[in-house]
Amino acid sequence: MSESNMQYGKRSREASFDDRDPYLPKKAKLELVNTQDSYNDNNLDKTDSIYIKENYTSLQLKPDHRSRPLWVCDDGRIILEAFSPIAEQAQDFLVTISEPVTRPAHIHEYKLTPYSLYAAVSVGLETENIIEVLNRLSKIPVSDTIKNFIRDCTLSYGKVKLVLKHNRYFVESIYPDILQKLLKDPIILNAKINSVTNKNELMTEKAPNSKDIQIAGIDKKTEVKTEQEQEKINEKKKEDDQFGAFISIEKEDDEDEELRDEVVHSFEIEPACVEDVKKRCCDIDYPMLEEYDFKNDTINTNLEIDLKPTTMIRPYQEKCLSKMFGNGRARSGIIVLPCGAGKTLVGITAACTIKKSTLVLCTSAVSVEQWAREFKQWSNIKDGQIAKFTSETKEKFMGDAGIVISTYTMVTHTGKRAYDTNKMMEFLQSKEWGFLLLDEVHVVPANVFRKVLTTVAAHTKMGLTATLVREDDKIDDLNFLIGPKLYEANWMDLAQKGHIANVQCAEVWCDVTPEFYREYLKRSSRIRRLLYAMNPIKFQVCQYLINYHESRGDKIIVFSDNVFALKNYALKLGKPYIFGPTSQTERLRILQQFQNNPNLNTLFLSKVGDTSLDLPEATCLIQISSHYGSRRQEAQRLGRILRAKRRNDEGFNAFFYSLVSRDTEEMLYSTKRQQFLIDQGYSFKVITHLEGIEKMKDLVFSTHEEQIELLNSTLNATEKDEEESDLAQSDDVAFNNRNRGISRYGFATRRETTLKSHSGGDDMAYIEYNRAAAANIQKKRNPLFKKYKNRK
Ligand SMILES: Nc1ncnc2c1ncn2[C@@H]1O[C@H](COP(=O)(O)OP(=O)(O)OP(=O)(O)O)[C@@H](O)[C@H]1O
Repeated sequence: MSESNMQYGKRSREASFDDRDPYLPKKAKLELVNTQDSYNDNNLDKTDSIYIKENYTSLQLKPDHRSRPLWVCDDGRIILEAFSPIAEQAQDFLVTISEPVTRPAHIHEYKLTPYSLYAAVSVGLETENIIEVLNRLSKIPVSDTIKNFIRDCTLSYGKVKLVLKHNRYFVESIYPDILQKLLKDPIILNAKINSVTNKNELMTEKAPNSKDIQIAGIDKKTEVKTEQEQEKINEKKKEDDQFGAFISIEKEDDEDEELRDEVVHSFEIEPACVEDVKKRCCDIDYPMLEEYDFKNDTINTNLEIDLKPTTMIRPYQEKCLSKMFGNGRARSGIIVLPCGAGKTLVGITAACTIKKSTLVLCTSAVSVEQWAREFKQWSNIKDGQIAKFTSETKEKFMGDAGIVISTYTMVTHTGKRAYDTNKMMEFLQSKEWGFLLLDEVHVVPANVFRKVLTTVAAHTKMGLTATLVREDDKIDDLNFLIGPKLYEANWMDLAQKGHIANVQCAEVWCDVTPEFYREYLKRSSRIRRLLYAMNPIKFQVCQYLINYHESRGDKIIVFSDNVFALKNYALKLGKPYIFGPTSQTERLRILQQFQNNPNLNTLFLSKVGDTSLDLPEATCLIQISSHYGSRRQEAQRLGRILRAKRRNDEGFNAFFYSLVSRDTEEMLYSTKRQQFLIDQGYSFKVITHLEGIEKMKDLVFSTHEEQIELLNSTLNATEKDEEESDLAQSDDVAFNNRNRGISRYGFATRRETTLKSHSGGDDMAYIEYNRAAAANIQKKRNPLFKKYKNRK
């Protein structure tokens, strides 16, 4: 193991050690690493408090620990050796039962939490199986603390389902004693419809069979495998047998036989009491999972939709869908895939599987257009069956079933509505939707979701996101409003397999001119922000990088949150820009030019371009101003170049530069912003000098007079000049009000190196900058987990 990895490992442990979840079991001793076995002792920093405080001498390693890839720690952390031959299978299992914390090249860290275990049971894993597989994969025996924690968290969660069948609501479980327990509650008992003689009697039937369901685009029976593929499958099966890893999502035939023999018990409840029963079940710690038996829904008209025969979904897309449809019905939940990995097609395939009326909600009118285009590209949906509902277009589909694509704002707007908007809302509210697709769920505040869910009636909800992180406390709510996280892919894995581009990330440190810095020191925070964005040296660096990458044949997107900076940079450098007020027609025109015109290679975007923009031509991204320390925004922006068309060209790299003004608070925000990407395995280099920049032809603001003029115009900018309001901003407000100061960061190691490995050029000097995982933001618990907290 290399020195940097070694340091990374230590620091990563230290960071999460400090930040341990207060609701997890407290442990007396941290049994984590056998230092003698895994690492060279000489590399250890003897002052590291962990090694001094903790005693590892009593670790009981299993005799064959070398072939087992996990360390399961008493505080819920799980460390995975990503270089193990069975790492891929172990990863599949770990993403199902735990939260990925950080996944760099060699060592990954996961964490067991009540939410992750809730999600695990909701996709069908059982308590004792989780413990058994964990134990088999672990180098040391899993402790009783962890076993008890898993048992505690999975005892009641995921055992009771709310199923809508033939338009009647059933509370269902394979555990009759749990249903009897629920029926002891007066609220639930009152909601029960007495279709059988005895008040407490349950109905029984065979469990649904996952084989009955065919996910659109996946024809298992006719799937032809090459010799190589078959060999791989046999190899994997051998490993699965060895470790008993039932982690494979496709169940073997005999497992299906077992399922077929399983009996489910249920009782029917009054439709009007559904909300009360759901709430009551949550209160008594048996939250209900929602499932939709769409094949048996005879009341809602079927939608004639299928994937085109030419549409081939990728293996990880298939995996997400198997989690959703794994038991023959549609489960509600959240799918997490990296930007550019094709969440749209996952949503479309799910719609083609359910084949009922579908409502898609996205964050902007541009996304609405994109979703409509992609539905037509991948499926055989007819023109009259798909409708858009935005401020500019109000369409209804023909017939009884169809697809409507709209924005969160349109559906949840509370003010006065135009006549045709009202009519459209009546249409949406009058229908029973088979499927509700929620795009970019991470940006939408929980109260907006609540509004959506009370406005439209939908049987299945699917949330899509790349970054299930928020700087406020709202992520936890999504588990309960939409459903548990069903699947989360690994960014580096998809990059290695060529599904998303490899990206070189760099932070470019720009000196600040003395005049700008003098003003920076004495001004309010608003002006300070403006000054570090408008710093003339940053302007020059931006110009240099644009020239450099245009000459290499790259297509460049420059991002600026600050509209004043956006306009000034774009106008000065003679490039087009798009921001909030740019009309839809103008946006589409510029985007089309950017994609097709060889003379238009650089485009300036405000935060309206952060999400959902599909520009596969873009290969380089420069960020000149950003929204404080938002990890999510950084990742979403990176996502604009992950889908680069040229990603499979030999040796191809996309480039992501973040320009920061030296010795300003922007540097601290920048560090915080990178954390999510670092946890996904990206490393940021620091470029401290761009050689030859002073001699560049037509360098902007090269004279003192020009710089002073820029300073004056910057100081005179009003608040109105720099603001732009849109939905994407709203959820960060809470965070920024709380965290304007410096928050806690990871640790940094810096190594001098050359630029050649960065961009293939040799005219910049840089320092490698690699930070270990930092703390998760403290999360407020959902009431559901209060019981657990209180118990502790
Ligand atoms: N199975 C597939 N086969 C071929 N192309 C695909 C497939 N899945 C996705 N793509 C393409 O990958 C690109 C990215 O897809 P998409 O826009 O759905 O990404 P995304 O995950 O929604 O990203 P973001 O989070 O950034 O919005 C699109 O150009 C899409 O056509």
